[in-house]
Amino acid sequence: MPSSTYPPQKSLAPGLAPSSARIPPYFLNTDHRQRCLAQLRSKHDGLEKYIYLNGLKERDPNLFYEVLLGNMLEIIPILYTPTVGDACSRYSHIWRRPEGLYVSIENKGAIRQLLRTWPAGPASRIAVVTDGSRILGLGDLGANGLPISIGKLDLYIAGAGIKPSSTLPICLDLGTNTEKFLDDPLYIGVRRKRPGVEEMDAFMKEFMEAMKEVFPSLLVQFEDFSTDNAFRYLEMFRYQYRCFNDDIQGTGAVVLSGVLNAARLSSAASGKPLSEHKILFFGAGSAGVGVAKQLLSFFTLQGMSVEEAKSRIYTVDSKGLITSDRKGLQEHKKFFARTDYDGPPLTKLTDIIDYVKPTALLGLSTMRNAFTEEVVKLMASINARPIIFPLSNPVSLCEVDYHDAINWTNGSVIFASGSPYPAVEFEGKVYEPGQGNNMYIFPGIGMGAILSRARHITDAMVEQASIALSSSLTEEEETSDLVYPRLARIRDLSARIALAVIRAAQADNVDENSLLRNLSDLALLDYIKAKQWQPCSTHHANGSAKGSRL
Ligand SMILES: NC(=O)c1ccc[n+]([C@@H]2O[C@H](COP(=O)([O-])OP(=O)(O)OC[C@H]3O[C@@H](n4cnc5c(N)ncnc54)[C@H](O)[C@@H]3O)[C@@H](O)[C@H]2O)c1
Ligand SMILES: O=C(O)C[C@H](O)C(=O)O
Ligand SMILES: [Mg+2]
Repeated sequence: MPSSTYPPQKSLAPGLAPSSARIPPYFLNTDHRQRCLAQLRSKHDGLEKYIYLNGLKERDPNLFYEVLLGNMLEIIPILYTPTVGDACSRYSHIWRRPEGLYVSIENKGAIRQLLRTWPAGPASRIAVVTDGSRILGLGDLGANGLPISIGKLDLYIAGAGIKPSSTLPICLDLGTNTEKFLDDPLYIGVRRKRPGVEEMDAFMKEFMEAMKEVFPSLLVQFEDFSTDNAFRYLEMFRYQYRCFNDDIQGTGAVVLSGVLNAARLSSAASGKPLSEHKILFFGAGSAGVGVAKQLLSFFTLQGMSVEEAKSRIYTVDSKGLITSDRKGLQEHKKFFARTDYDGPPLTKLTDIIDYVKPTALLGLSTMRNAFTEEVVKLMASINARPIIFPLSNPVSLCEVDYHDAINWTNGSVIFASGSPYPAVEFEGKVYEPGQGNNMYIFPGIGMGAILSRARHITDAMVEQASIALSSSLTEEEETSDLVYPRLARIRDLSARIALAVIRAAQADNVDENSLLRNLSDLALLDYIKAKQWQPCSTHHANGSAKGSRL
């Protein structure tokens, strides 16, 4: 068949740069996104896929984000949990090229100058900052933590529509207490143990001051700091700078949202109102306590007293049920410590469940398979529809696998995990899990804070983000018993969450973009959506230019 008629030739226009001749003549007749997907799928190892995708992002960001946006369910688990956990663990070995900013303890005294080297300068809008001290549930990974900041920012870009050049991934390289990294000749971080409190505080204060000076419009998201420091720096900086902690506040908001929808399903079966639910937290770190605080705040908004709300919440750590008479209790565990139990220490989870009779069991413990068959069946014996959320990341640390939870409860479980699980078929019916991960929340909080130019991230902004997420299920999602919306809708969801966040910022008078106050909700939603950046790659037949915005 003569090439003039088939395939329809989209030849390069005359006058193109000589380098265009290196592009095969019929290349533009093909969809390069499909080629990239096929290349990705030809790799059978998660880490290889991760490396491939990050190489693609470096070569052609527009193409990379188009492929990501068109295939979220397939690609997010590679760029984010669970595979990003492997990428962090092995980062010193898989390192290819600079992908973010390292601020080292050795830069102390010169942090401003270092920050000024970031190419986007004051145009930067959102930084995700980790010190690598508690990456997912994998512990202290030191300077290997950068991929978690990169993965979160990929979700800001794909999920909220923030422009890639507005994002700034940062790893604070403060040393590591993990000996094997210090002994590894390829380790990319400073070879020292982590600093003590005084040295770290001085570093963090200089860092935050310098961030504000160099990037005046920036929102800082603290990520995966070890629990003590996560609480400490949130309290220290939250009213001084535009910042929030994803593991405490983002997780609190996403889990509250899922628990509200789960409680509705569970109550439909048991007849128990929300106020009679009892929540058992297995794990009382930054995530467990962050979620407990968010639930408490919601219960009080519903009219319960703080004491009443607190009485619905039980926390467990590695030593068992947390009671106030325990010696040497860490500061963040004190508030929810039980004062109404004075028997011998309860250490076995089944004994604790027997005593508490919870309607919901939330896992934020990093203990793989801690929700055994006995535990899950016990929950099912006291609840028509037990709420079981094993939220620890990555999958290798999840408290129970979805298919086990479905099998052991004959399908009655209401389930959400931190990392993704596939649907499960049980006795001829297909069950879909939820993913209770802060990725549903932080893109919308960030977008709302940036657009409203909020001075701080207030509690109400986080709470409204949670409520907006919980009320965004479609009819189809509700009838499918989902507790979280389908991830494919994340752009629309993030816009709706951003709207709620902006309204809360306005009500709290922390917004500096007063123009948004005059817009109706509908007009504000349109405004937010119009600000969402769209990738526009040109290397395929359907490439079309769209404006890039936020
Ligand atoms: N799904 C999400 O969106 C999300 C968000 C944040 C954190 N997480 C996950 O939550 C986990 C915990 O994070 P963190 O910052 O709170 O960490 P952390 O290390 O501070 O907290 C872990 C808690 O679990 C407790 N624990 C450990 N072993 C236990 C055992 N055998 N029995 C009972 N409790 C035990 C510890 O005492 C501690 O209270 C991590 O895996 C993290 O990835 C998930
Ligand atoms: O990173 C995630 O997947 C969620 C959360 O922030 C975590 O630390 O586990
Ligand atoms: Mg985290």
